[in-house]
Amino acid sequence: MSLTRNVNNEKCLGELPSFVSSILERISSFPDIETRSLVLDQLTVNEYPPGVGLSPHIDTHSAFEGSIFSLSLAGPCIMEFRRYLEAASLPNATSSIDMKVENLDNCTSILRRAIYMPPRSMLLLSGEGRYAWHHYIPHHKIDTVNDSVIRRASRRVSFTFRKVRVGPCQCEFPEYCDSKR
Ligand SMILES: O=C(O)CCC(=O)C(=O)O
Ligand SMILES: [Fe+2]
Repeated sequence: MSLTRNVNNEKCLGELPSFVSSILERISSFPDIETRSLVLDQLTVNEYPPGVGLSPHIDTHSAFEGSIFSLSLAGPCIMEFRRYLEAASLPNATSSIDMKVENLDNCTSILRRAIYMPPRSMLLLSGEGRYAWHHYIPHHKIDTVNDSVIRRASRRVSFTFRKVRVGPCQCEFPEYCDSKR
């Protein structure tokens, strides 16, 4: 299967199915103002058998607008995050956060984070996390967290809700933005 990570606006399948209405209602009650005004109209359902992950990506800026919500169902998952930084921008970007920095080469460094997402949890990607960090799920059957080994469940299913973008992206991260290229 080839993944384009894009949307064809001419092939809209209609409204989201009614069985996700209660999830959308919960999302609209989140305390964030942007979330309350965002009309989510796109749903991707992914199924992950054990050992199957998701390759690193930033959800396409030009295709989707604002925050992204991903509901974990069935098994849990550890999602990993990376931000690639030009060496010149490093001191500023790391000043307020305690993070391990790896040098990829003389010009680029990588910041990493990982989060554990239990079943029935909702991941909210917004701002810098949505527009500037790659996210991925390693292709492993076993995860290691603080030196503990956690075996993946037999299956994870995620429901990812997004808003299809109309007009170009206006984010503050031009280096990661396909609307600005
Ligand atoms: O499975 C997930 O929770 C995330 C899926 C995802 O990042 C995507 O479809 O872009
Ligand atoms: Fe994604």
